[in-house]
Amino acid sequence: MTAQSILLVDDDENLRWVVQTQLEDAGYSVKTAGSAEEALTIVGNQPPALVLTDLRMPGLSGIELLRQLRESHPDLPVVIVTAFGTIQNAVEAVKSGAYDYLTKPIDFEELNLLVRRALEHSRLVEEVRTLRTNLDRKYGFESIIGQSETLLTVLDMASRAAQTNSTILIRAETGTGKELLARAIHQNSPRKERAFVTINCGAIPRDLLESELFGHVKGSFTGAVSHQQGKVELASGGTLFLDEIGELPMEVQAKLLRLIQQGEIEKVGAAAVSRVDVRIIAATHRNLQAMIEDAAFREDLYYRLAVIPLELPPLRERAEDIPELVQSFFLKSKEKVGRPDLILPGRLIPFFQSYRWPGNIRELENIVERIVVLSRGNTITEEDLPEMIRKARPAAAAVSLDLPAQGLSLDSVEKELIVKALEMSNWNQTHAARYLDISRKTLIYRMEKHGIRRKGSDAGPAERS
Ligand SMILES: Nc1ncnc2c1ncn2[C@@H]1O[C@H](COP(=O)(O)OP(=O)(O)OP(=O)(O)O)[C@@H](O)[C@H]1O
Repeated sequence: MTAQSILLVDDDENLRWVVQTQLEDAGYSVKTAGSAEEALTIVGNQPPALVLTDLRMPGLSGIELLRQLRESHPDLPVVIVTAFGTIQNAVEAVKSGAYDYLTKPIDFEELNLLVRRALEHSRLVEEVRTLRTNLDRKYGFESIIGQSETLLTVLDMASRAAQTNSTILIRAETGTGKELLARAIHQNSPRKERAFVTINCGAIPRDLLESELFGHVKGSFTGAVSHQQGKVELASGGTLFLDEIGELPMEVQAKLLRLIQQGEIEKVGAAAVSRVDVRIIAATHRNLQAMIEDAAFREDLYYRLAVIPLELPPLRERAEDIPELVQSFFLKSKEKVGRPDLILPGRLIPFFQSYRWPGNIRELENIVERIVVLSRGNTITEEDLPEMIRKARPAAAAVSLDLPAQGLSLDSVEKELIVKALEMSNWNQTHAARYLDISRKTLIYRMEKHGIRRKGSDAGPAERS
């Protein structure tokens, strides 16, 4: 059935015919059923956009049909048609989830209006669902690219913590995806319908930070010309993401502690406190424990924040995630810049894997875009890579080799190198071969030669990756 199809359920054949004609004249495609049982079969085969059903029928009643449809097709709108004497039942049906009801004899203008309204409503429900799915894809855990074990461990902890209200402290270098992770946690929490508010404690002048966080009342300081809500209040019912928490001045730390412990805030210049319900996720690239020793961070606040500590690994420690990240940013940049035919050959990926990425994923994202914008031909070449990346490849080969005086076996060194490369690539042969700058076939040949196989794996060395 098309989106605008209606299923009409009534045991009165004459009435079915009249209503069907009316609805078809109005442009809908209509199927009919003489009983609830028949209706259930039709819906099971091809769900319509709307069900219009009588209440009293032999066999299953309209209410029972409604109940079963609620379970199997919760978004399918059901409109009840009822005889005047049974309005009370129709009201009950609406309470049980029917979209609305009509009384017999049917006023066809009213019928048309109601059908249009019900279909519009279900279109909106569908649209919101699509929007929400897109939002999940954009901000949920799905948006975080990477399969490395270190990353997956963090994501596993994060997804479990997301369901709770516990405070989370994310520690990681700059550009590793702290905010992305915080958003994903919010998006997977019961608070997802409410606000996600970010404040970068390092980016706001120290003397304005308190008012920015907690708000102020008019006249509380020069420039406070009106009352202003703080970020904490804006995040009410939702999540507050405090980035660069290590930059929070001591006096503001005390106020934050009060918010976490008692759920109370005091606006700058206000006489009374107010209560707020927020979930706090904090992040920092600094070592807060060292700051505690230097008396620059409150120990009690630290323990309140780090109920769930999460550590995002820097990109250089998860080189196996780099190919997928490069690929994803490459596709995104091609689209953004309007160069859909551009090709990035796989043999260039090891360059990206050998560079140390001090700015982590943000740096990688920006560099890929730069390459896409500046590359001359349709295929990216080594010359199109920024100099520091081109240089990275030889640097990676500069393994420090302390050769033992008594000599060594070249074979066992080769074996050890191959095992290390495989372990680093999480036993993905394609990635390991790329890292060693050999073909996958050569890698498999050498794995066979040295009898290398993954511990706990029954498959032979040439297992596919
Ligand atoms: N695993 C990932 N998958 C896809 N994109 C990522 C990933 N991690 C980070 N990014 C992207 O990298 C950029 C930087 O991420 P984000 O702002 O979350 O990092 P951050 O650690 O909060 O940075 P800062 O320390 O500067 O606050 C963003 O564009 C983000 O979308």
